[in-house]
Amino acid sequence: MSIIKTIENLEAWLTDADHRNRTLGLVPTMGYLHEGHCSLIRAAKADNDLVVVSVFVNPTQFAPGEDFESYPRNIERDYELAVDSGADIVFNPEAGEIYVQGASTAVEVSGEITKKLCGASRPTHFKGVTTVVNILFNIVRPDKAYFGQKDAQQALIIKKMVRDLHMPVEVIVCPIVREKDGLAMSSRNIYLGPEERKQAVCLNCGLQKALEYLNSGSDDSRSVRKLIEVIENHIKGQDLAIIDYVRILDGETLEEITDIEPGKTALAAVAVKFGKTRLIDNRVLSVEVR
Ligand SMILES: Nc1ncnc2c1ncn2[C@@H]1O[C@H](COP(=O)(O)OP(=O)(O)OP(=O)(O)O)[C@@H](O)[C@H]1O
Ligand SMILES: CC(C)(CO)[C@@H](O)C(=O)[O-]
Ligand code: BAL
Repeated sequence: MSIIKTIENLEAWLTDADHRNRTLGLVPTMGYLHEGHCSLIRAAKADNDLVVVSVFVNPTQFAPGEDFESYPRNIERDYELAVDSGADIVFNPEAGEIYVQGASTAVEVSGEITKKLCGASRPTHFKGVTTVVNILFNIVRPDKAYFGQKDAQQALIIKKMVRDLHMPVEVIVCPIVREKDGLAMSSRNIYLGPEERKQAVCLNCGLQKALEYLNSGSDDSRSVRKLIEVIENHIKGQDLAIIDYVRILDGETLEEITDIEPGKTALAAVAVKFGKTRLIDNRVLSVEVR
């Protein structure tokens, strides 16, 4: 088994007598795999006969000045980790393989869902994501595709795209895998210096404090404004943390809400910069029924 680089070789593998008519799971990644990715691969292997892991640092989802060039890459290590976690193949194409010469077609989900949160900070990002995910779906034709809740907005957008376009694939969203101290695993965590790494737990701790406040029974415990203040105050306690956003929005549509309503879910989402490293994290908030 080896790393497949071309669509032609991937197609040959997919249509091989041993692989035809088997259920297929796809785990799209940008590589530099960690336990978060491995959990998606294991979930895919549990549900499907075959698992394809794609490793592709997609240029179209990075804006000029973002970290496309410096994004960490190590395909040999990725291959080992993917296979150990249950992948049958790793698809690692060059950009010219994914984007045909002269390509000028994009897939874009419009509306609030793509404009808020990371869509506000990175206005061209999600168009790049939905376009490449579409291309990967067309090439691999999976029955199921696996995404992480760490990128909660991305998961909601991809689900919406699949629903809106009647795409024949089931989107599965898997829980956030964290380091022992609670920091959400991310390939970008390696950019952090030692002091930044220590302080980076504030994303998770701030979100946890909001969840605790929500269920504290205080008069204003369901107020979005108050809960945002709880998160912001905690993050601001770290001198190296620069808040990009702290928002609490409707958990499905990402529309504005003022209170967490019983029976509904809200998404508390944060993006925080440490130097040039931008980290994201989130919590689904719902009121405990007592
Ligand atoms: N800690 C995690 N737990 C669960 N899933 C994760 C985690 N980190 C990433 N994923 C998921 O893995 C998939 C591939 O993500 P990606 O390769 O961008 O990794 P990443 O660690 O999120 O990198 P980045 O530094 O770009 O945020 C996405 O669906 C993402 O949500
Ligand atoms: C889904 C994805 C692989 C598309 O490039 C990327 O956005 C990611 O790794 O989350
Ligand atoms: N997982 C998110 C990919 C990105 O930041 O481009």
